[in-house]
Formats: sequence, C-alpha cells, structure tokens
Amino acid sequence: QSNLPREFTEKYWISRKIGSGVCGEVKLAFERDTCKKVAVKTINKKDFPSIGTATRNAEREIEILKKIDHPCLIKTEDFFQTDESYYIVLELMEGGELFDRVKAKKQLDESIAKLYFYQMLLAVKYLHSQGIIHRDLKPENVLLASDNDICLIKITDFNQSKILEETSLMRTLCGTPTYLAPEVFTDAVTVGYGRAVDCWSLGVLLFVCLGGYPPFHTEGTDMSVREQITQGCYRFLPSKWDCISEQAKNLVKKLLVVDPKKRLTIEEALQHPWMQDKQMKTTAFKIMYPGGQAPSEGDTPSTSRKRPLDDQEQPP
Ligand SMILES: C/C(=N\NC(=N)NO)c1ccc(NC(=O)Nc2ccc(/C(C)=N/N/C(N)=N/O)cc2)cc1
Repeated sequence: QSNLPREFTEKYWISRKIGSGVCGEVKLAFERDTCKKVAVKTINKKDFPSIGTATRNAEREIEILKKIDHPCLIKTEDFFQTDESYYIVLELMEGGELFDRVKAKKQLDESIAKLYFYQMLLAVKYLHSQGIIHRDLKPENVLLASDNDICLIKITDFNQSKILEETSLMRTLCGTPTYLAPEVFTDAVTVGYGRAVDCWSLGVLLFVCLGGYPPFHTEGTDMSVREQITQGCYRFLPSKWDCISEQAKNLVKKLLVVDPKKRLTIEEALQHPWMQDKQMKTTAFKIMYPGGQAPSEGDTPSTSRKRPLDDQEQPP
C-alpha cells in the first residue's frame, strides 16, 4: 500500500481491493463527509518501461477523463498524485466489470447483450466525435451500474487512448506537392482509419457477450491468436450460437472484418437491422437519461429542447 497523499486520506477512507488492472488496482473507498462510495484507481508510475511514458500516458488519460461527458463513459470525481503513483477517484459502478458478469452468466441473453452493446456504440460514437480513440475496449473496461440485467453501462480506462490532432501529413497534403515523394501519397491512403480499431474491438466484445467465449483464442486450434486475427479466422460454435439470431451474427461478422476500410463504422453499426429495436432503445434512453432530458446533437446536455433530438439518441 504505497503511502497515500495526506489530502487524499483526509477526504476518503480506503477499503478493500475490488478490481485489478495491468498497471494498477481498483479499490473501494468512502468519502468521509458523505459516506458516499467511490472507486479509486491507482496507477503506479514505476510499472512503465520508461518514466516518461508513464507520466505522459497518465496525464493524457486524466485530460481525457476530465473532458468527456456522456452517460455511458465513466465520470471522475477527484485526482491525486504522489511521486510514485496517480490516484483517480471515480464513480463506483456497483455492478462491477462486464467481464465478471459474462463469466458468471456463461453467455448473456441476446436482448441484454443488445441493450449493453447499444450503449457501448453510443459511448464510442461520442468518443470518436471528440476525436478520441479508446484502443483498449474489452469486457474488463466496461462497467455495470448495478447487479440488474437491465442497467446502465460505462466504458472506462483511457490509458491506451489517443487524441486525434492535426498532423504534419495534413499540413503537407494541403501544400503544393512540387517536391513531394510518391510514397507520401500512397502511405496517406490508410490515414484516418484509427477509429476502425475500436469497431473491431466492439465486434470481439459483442462476440464474447453473445457466445460467452472469445472469437480468437489459444485452445482448440494450431493457429496462433495473431494468425487467427490477421486472417479473421473464428467460428460460431453451434452449441453456443444456435440460439442466437442471424441478425446478431451478421453484425458480428460485419465488425470482425480484417480490412479496416470494409469494416462497419460506428454509425453503420447503429443503423444495422439488429439495432433497430424500439423497445430496447426506449429502455436504453430511460437508463441513460433518467431525468428524461437527452442532449441534441453535439452540444452539452441542455434542459431546454431547442432542436430535434440527435437521431441516434432520439426517444422512439
Ligand atoms: C462494485 C465492484 N465490485 N464489487 C465487489 N464486491 N467486488 O469484490 C466493482 C466496481 C468497479 C470495478 N472496476 C472498476 O471500477 N474498474 C476500473 C478500471 C479502470 C479504470 C481506469 C480509469 N483505468 N485507467 C487506467 N489507466 N487503467 O490502467 C477505472 C475503473 C470492479 C468492481
């Protein structure tokens, strides 16, 4: 237990470990004044290869955590740091990690998987609209608000996230290419598909929620996981997938596409037939905006409804 900053222990009482990540752990804590439960993520600076990356990584993550505002993205309450660790105080998601829920349930009911996946799509759509790529979407980083099946989910852990900013390539391609080498143009064709990595991960997440096992794994095949992924080689085991709709399988297939240019985007996934489910959206809407006020496209949630609601978060 590294020594906690005094101003932290004055405000919070640390309890037990509730989750563990690769570069730190999550503890339950209580805000002394209010007895409110919170989660505290500790990020050890020493665990990184070079000290430089640790600080830059954590500071970028803290910048992202402060900037984001969506019902399906984790909210932070406080930050502290010592010379050996960062401490991020977050809202406590009482239902814990999706990873443990899927493990406990073996596989999720299709309707529940759809409700969670819809919320994940809206959360990642918001991140992409803010020029943020998550890059580490997995069941451990999807948290559940309660132990009920019908519940709000929130995406967390922006340690691997990237903020898209203007690049020197953009500035180069704006100028006159008199002296520009051909490979600068040919290399440029793949630029702008960084968001597609999140769509692949969401495909893996959906596969795991529905099937209860990962599409790319070590046992039962002589192909390395890397080969399975680069060749897009996975199977819908009949014993697990026979009870799942063709539309759900179709959405998985269209996300687990090796060529990022052919892979579904978030927008296209939101338009997929499996997502056209008014009842699910009504439930999602009620969970995400219990006060009944959803923000219109783009601007921050406002109480007055100036313009028609954003089509994706439109109440059905
Ligand atoms: C209620 C409960 N457990 N209840 C119980 N009885 N457990 O026994 C519970 C609640 C929450 C969690 N997880 C959780 O909160 N994760 C989490 C993971 C990552 C991050 C962040 C910001 N990461 N940023 C970085 N840089 N990472 O490396 C934040 C939160 C686990 C169990």
